[in-house]
Amino acid sequence: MFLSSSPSTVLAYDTVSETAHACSLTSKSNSISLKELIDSLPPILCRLKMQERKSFQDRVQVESKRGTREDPVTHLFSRLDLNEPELREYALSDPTKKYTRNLVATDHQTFTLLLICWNPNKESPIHDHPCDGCWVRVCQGKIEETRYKINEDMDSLDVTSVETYEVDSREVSYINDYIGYHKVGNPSTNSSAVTLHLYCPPFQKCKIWPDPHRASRSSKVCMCNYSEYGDSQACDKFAVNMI
Ligand SMILES: N[C@@H](CS(=O)O)C(=O)O
Ligand SMILES: [Fe+2]
Repeated sequence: MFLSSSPSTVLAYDTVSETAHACSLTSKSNSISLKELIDSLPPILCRLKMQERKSFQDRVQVESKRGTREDPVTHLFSRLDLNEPELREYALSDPTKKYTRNLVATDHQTFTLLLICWNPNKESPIHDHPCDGCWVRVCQGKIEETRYKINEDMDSLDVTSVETYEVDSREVSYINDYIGYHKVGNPSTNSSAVTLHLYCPPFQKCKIWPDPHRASRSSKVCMCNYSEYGDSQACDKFAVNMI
């Protein structure tokens, strides 16, 4: 269930370190709970939207900081300490799917938080994120992310990077459609992986590219959840997933 926000729960923003794609906290201090994250996101996102609307320069400034050490959302997300019972409550997995999307929280307006379970050796198709961005953290195991950019001349999606993220690093990976598109996968042949995804604002459909050598051939697909708020009965099990 979405928990309403109160100004007193809005958390302070301090220093994080930055790598090519990802930011991580320099220390494990200053952790926040899932409830604190959920309460803090809407006011922070609303404040950033208001700042973006002030002027063109403000918008450029907010957009250019997203995913960096100066982004309040990245910073907040990197401080989350998801505990074991929470992980167990939300990390439901369907062995017949490549990956299982579990809705943890949303306000239907500013953000969606998903816990995704990856079966061994499975990956998502190349896809976009029709929102301000997708922030990802690894909660269990290891994931590999491959990024692409469209090459109009060759009608292809060319690989721009391949990165591996592991649990406990507190790294936050960030991507949006200006940076490029991606596929994410679990490279392990025998263990599952779990990732936490934050999308701001929420979206229901995305584009996928089944073949990187045919960039002009994309399809629009619906995003379906396997469970909502820890309850798998809430969802239509026969709904078609992204893959
Ligand atoms: N963006 C994907 C998961 S991942 O491959 O980044 C989704 O929401 O289903
Ligand atoms: Fe994605």
